[in-house]
Amino acid sequence: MSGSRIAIVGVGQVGAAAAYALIRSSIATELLLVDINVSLRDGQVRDLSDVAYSCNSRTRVRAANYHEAGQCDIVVITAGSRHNLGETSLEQVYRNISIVKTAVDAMTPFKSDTILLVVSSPVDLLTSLALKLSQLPTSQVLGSGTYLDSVRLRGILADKTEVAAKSIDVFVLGVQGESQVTAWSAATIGGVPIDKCLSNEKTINRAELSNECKNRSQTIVRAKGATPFGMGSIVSSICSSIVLDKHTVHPLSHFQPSFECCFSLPVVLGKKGIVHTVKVPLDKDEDIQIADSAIALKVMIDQVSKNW
Ligand SMILES: NC(=O)c1ccc[n+]([C@@H]2O[C@H](COP(=O)([O-])OP(=O)(O)OC[C@H]3O[C@@H](n4cnc5c(N)ncnc54)[C@H](O)[C@@H]3O)[C@@H](O)[C@H]2O)c1
Repeated sequence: MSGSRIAIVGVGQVGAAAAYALIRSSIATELLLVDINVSLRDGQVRDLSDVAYSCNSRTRVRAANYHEAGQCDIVVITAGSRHNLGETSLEQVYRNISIVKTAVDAMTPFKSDTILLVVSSPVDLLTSLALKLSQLPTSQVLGSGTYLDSVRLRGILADKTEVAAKSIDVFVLGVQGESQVTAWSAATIGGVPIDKCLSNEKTINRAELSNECKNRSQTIVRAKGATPFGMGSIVSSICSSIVLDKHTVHPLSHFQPSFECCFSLPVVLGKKGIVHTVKVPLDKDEDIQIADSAIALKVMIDQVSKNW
């Protein structure tokens, strides 16, 4: 797809890191940056343009408004707000709902084949909101979901087992955050179920690894305030699968008709968004945990959507 245009809405830490990774990969011809903080947006445009010049990227960076963003091939939403001292996490969730609603409303109507990628937290709730408000088909609205958690777990597992990460398949699925589920029953190394191929001395503690993966974002946020590079790299990888029509498989948040909300299961990703979903054979406990967290998410969506 030559001449692709990608917009990033919210160019704070994560949005800027995503822009940096996208420019380095040269997959778009134009990168449009949107932020309510206009002086920050313009500063990011200048700084990131220098990246494009220095690495001979074909991507050109410019400032844009919501309407221009809504006409791009891919729109990445990384707009959000920091946690204020003394505020509950629910108050912050409501603020992020209002931010994403403002942005999606202002970009609607989108170009009919735009792919909308939500990164802002809580990602499954906000992807569900964006799907409803954008009026785009379900195959074109995605959330970064548990993709970062999955590549992180694969990396940790690779270090522990001394196997290259690309020979390992393991997915973190479901509602991202506290209730996300590692699909250990479907995990493989070199195509062989993980239970069958690890020698005794390489046995792993599954609960410990899943927790380490889940808690790592918080550890990073406590140390440096955000997780820009990991998520920036994930955004670039998702956009590259779309623009280059790669048909690669990623765990991404998308609409699940039986639960009427969005959460992560693996999908085949291409130029039109979700090409199709991939059925993972989960065990009964994993299935139940995912269903329970999806039901809880739907209850929360119904509660907050009274104000949408
Ligand atoms: N899904 C994940 O796994 C994951 C990982 C990392 C970060 N996040 C989320 O991504 C979001 C961004 O994180 P960050 O660290 O970059 O935050 P940040 O505060 O550095 O940046 C947020 C940016 O959004 C802008 N913004 C606010 N309201 C806006 C609006 N209505 N329109 C356009 N721009 C607007 C702000 O001005 C700011 O520049 C947060 O919600 C964060 O929780 C999610």
